[in-house]
Amino acid sequence: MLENNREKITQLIQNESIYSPLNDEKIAESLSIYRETVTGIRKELNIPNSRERKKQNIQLAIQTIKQSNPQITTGQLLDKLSEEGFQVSRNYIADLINNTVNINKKPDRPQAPLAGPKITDFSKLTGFDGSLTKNIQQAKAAMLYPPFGLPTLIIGDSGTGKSMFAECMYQYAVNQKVLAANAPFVALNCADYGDNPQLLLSILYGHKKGAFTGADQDTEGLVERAHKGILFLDEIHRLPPKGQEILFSILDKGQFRRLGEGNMTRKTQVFFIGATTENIESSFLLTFRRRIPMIIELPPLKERPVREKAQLIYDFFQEEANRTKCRILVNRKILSSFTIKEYPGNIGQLKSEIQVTCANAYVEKINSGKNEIIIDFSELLYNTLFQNIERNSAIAFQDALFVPLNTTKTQQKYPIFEDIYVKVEKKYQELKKMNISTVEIEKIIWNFILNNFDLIRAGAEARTLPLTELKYLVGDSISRMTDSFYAVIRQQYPDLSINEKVLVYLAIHLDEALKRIKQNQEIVNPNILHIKESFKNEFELALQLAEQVEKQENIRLPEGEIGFIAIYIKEMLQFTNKKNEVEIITVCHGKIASEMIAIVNHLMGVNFPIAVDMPFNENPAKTFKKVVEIAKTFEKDTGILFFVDMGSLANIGEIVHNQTGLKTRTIDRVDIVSVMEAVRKVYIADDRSEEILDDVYYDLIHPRHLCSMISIDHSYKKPVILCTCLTGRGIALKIKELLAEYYPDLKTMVLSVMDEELKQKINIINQQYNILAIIGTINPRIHNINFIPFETDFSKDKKMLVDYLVKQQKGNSLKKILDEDFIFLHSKYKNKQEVLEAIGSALFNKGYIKSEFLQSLFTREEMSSTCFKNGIAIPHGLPVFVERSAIVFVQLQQPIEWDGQKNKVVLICLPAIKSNDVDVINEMFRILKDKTRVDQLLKAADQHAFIETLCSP
Ligand SMILES: Nc1ncnc2c1ncn2[C@@H]1O[C@H](COP(=O)(O)OP(=O)(O)OP(=O)(O)O)[C@@H](O)[C@H]1O
Repeated sequence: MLENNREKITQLIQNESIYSPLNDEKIAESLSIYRETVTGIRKELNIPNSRERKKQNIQLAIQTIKQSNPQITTGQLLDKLSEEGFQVSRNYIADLINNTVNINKKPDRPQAPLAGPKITDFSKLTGFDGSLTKNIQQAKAAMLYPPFGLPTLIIGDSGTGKSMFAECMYQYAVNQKVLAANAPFVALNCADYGDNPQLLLSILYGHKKGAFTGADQDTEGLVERAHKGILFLDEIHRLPPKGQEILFSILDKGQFRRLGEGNMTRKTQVFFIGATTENIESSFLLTFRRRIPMIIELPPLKERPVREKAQLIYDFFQEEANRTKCRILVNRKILSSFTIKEYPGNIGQLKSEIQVTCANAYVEKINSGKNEIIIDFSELLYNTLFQNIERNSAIAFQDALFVPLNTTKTQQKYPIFEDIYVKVEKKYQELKKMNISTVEIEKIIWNFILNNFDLIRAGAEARTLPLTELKYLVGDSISRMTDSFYAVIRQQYPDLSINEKVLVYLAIHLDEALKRIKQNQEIVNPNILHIKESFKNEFELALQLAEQVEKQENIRLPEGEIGFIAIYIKEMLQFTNKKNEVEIITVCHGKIASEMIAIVNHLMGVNFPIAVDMPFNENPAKTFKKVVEIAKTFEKDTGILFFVDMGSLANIGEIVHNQTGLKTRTIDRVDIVSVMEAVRKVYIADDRSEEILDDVYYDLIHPRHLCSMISIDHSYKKPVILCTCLTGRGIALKIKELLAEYYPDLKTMVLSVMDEELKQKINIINQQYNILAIIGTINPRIHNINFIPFETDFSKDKKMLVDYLVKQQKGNSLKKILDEDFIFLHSKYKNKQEVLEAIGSALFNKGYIKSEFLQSLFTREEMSSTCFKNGIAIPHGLPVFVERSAIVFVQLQQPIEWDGQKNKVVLICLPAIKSNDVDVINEMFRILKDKTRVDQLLKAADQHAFIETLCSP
């Protein structure tokens, strides 16, 4: 979920208006998450806050304006900026200019050279850490070989990236200081002069005046220009024998003669790189093969792993977005079709087809007047580009939006699934950073691996790929191997339905595994012993596949790897259609349903409960219609279990049943634990049972389960967790310690279950605190208090449950609404009118209220006094005119008269609260009634302290 939020936040920020960047609050609101989450993620990603981003945008605009008009005055600059759409004051601009280190001026002194390589070398090649690793090692060796490198021949089909590879070699040599920073890179394509070998030789080696007709002056050749640099000859097999001879003399002795020169020999020293599309065995290359020691063979596109293909496609679309400076939206079907199409012209052809596609869509963009290029699935595109390709047949992509960037290469990773290795490795590194013990890490990773397979099973990440197309993803050899392995399994388990989707994953995984083994990368599988014991049959099958791999590829798979294969096999064989037997739909007012289901999905690694949110002002009939439409998409024997929160929604099951004939059951209480319980029961239900829906339903409404339902205290008391064990001296202390680690600010208390006064003690604590839960070994069965059993550890789902309880505390909602920008301390307003106008415009300008709010505020003031006690006034307007809830506090330096009745006030509190946040008001009244607290508020040193005082328990 966090990863998801990161992406969403980055996208929102990338797409925000440069004139009014989104603040954290706005982002939080549009993603329905906490502002703190946004702030945390933003800081983690090193993204400045909205004010800073706006400042940077303005600085950039000033820079551009000043470039075309260096003498521009501040006033003119201000006009220009506001013409462009920036709303800023003259002072702000003046400040900005003063504080900006001469953006236009060149540095006075030459700058110290930056440490490390300035230009990227091989890392800009897609596949630098994958299919090109070996090639790159060869290239580095060739460039570093003393005294002046090894002559190198790059072989590969057209468009495999030979020229680009040669350029990277050059950059590498410069970075390594083998070549000077200004060393020449001289390239020539011999095929361009195929019809005129004489001309080719003269261009390459130069000629003496009169050497041939038309040679009217001495001319230097490219080999001289390439002195102390790189000479790159493309299509080298087109170099005529005479040319080859001269070239070898240069490579062997550094000597040559210009055409027509007698005895005089010239000297040049070049790094030589040749390239050719010819087959290495061809007779054209015979001489080169003998004389050129380093041969680098680039793989054709079809032999590259699918993730590299996908990355190339992403990069090329990104390049087009940068080039056209337009956002490009690409339909996922188009992305996947690009991945499975075969390209005889390799990367070059893929790139140019993407360019053509964008160019066509660009024309449409101009015609339609839209401001982004939309590349959608269309018959035309299919007929011209993807004629022989089955639609919908590739791995899962999401629609992608490419936003123009200034850089040439994007860091964006394509959002197809990642291999289990990559995931496990990432997780492993994450956990290591958290200083968790190895045993614990292994346990977590094991769970993580299993969850991952659950995801595959639930089909969260991939659509079915027909086996016939597997070869496009993993190449012929692995595809054939998987195919025959499939036949073996079929034979052994004729009655089982096999999940072919997992077979596809297995093939992709195998592809990745072989690649890793070839590159000597480690395979981490911590639970091999466990796998061998628990999945004996699967492990046997995995061994069979491993033997096949060894025979065919001559690679021995390590045991850890065979363990992974065993889990894939287990998943493949366990496949049933169980998940469609019962669907779970949660329908609630507001956004509760989607928030809750997001947590359930996250905790349980599933994706099948469906959330339907019902906005508070929506007519229930509309929601019913929505749900009926969803239900119509289910198979006819599916049962539906509804969880609803209140009111008319309780009839939803009946309505859906009447309109679709599907069997339904409705539980009219919804809480996260019951939904999780339902998910688990549906998941593990015996699919031969006809009555899964009823089994799950009655199990859930049975009183036995009621006690496990989660209870949330809606008061604002300080939260506490009670840690219990038999004596209060053993496990309870361990629980306390663990909690202190996870929640350093949370109060915990230790109690003994043997204590005869346990219940009374808990009662007393309950009056003073909000007991979030009792965690312990024995359930003391206290009515309305959650009990979380603790066995030997604090497992992931329990931790998440506590996280959830902590997050649900009411104190957080008040804190969420308060904003330091709306706390005005030591203000000098002289009368009520002034204060209300100032607060009103602050709220209005920031989009919290509609203008009618102000009217309702003043009308209310005329009706009767809004003076509260303790020198506080609480003016207020109508909630319907509130766009976003906020509370404004103004603390005055001097008391002012408020209502013509000689009531003086020194603190003004203006709630602008939407009707569904109304409980915040109750909390606010509770606080403002408390004289001691108000005194503390009046003494608060700054806005932060003010908020802390307000929210303290
Ligand atoms: N590994 C790579 N990563 C990213 N882009 C690549 C890669 N390889 C090639 N390209 C891009 O593909 C296009 C074709 O590459 P290049 O011209 O180097 O191929 P080539 O093998 O020299 O082709 P030809 O033999 O037809 O001259 C170029 O635009 C290049 O930028």
